[in-house]
Amino acid sequence: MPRQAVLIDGKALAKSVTDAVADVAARFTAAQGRQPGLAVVLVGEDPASQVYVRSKGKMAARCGFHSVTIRQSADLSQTDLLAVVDRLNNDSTIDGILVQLPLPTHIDADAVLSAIDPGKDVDGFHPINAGRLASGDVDNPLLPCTPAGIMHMIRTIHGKDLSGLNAVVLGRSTIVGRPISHLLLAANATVTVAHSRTKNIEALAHTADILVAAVGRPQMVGRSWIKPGATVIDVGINRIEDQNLGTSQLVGDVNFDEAMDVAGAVTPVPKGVGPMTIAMLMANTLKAAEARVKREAVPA
Ligand SMILES: Nc1nc(=O)c2c([nH]1)NC[C@@H]1CN(c3ccc(C(=O)N[C@@H](CCC(=O)O)C(=O)O)cc3)C=[N+]21
Repeated sequence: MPRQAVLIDGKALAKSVTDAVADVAARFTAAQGRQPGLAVVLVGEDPASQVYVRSKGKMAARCGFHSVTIRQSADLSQTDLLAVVDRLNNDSTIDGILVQLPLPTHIDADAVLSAIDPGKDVDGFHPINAGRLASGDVDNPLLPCTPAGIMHMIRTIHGKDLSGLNAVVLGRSTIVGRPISHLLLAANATVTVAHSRTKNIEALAHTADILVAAVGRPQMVGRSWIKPGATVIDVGINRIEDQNLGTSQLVGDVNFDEAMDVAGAVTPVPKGVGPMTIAMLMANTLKAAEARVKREAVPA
């Protein structure tokens, strides 16, 4: 029975999130006399990064945010980048700071991420926020946007409590694999994290009720990897060039057509996890703005 799976529409879900953010942001602006503010810092000219940075700016405007994009050349020194971060940390119009990754290799990304005020860390990559999440606290830290978006998508199928469900995460990166494993665990799933050194990864994937693919290998996850009825979350964004046509196409880490045949629910690429990531960045910026107002309130 082909194409039986439910399509999880990331674009539509992202719109419902950003509509709600825009609503609350309008009230924030009326009450505070200023908009929630997001700063995105882009070092260098990586074309994919340009696309993401542009869509972040567009979405921030749609949410009614004050939004600035700071573009720096690829040869910017680490000291100068730290100075940019420090200025944004102390800028009262800015609630959220995102330094686009990857950074040029002469810059120590960990040093830069650690320099961001944890309260303005809307990526959730600061060690304080990452550490709180790893300690099982999903309420206080700013949560990384892609994992937070994935949890929203999973909830549309399974609800909030994942008790009794096996989740397999393919990939152990600090931006997706690790944090999503903590969120799944906090939701009571039984979580296994697989990676490049895992033996028999295909058979392991096949045990998953919830399969999260975040490895960056185009269409690695095929039919034989997927348990019938499973929920398949495709985090991959791989641009494939067609030599003959001279065109390029976005594909995920999952073979979409095969997944649609066997899975219970599937996220597409594009219009899946990507738009949700941006929506959660907006939600984090609003959350950071509200928390900052509370922190800075002078007791009567
Ligand atoms: N500090 C930092 N934080 C990030 O969150 C971050 C980052 N660095 N570096 C790069 C990755 C990648 N990323 C994407 C966000 C949205 C889409 C997205 O919306 N993609 C569209 C397609 C866009 C296209 O055509 O390329 C979609 O999937 O439908 C993709 C990728 C955020 N990242």
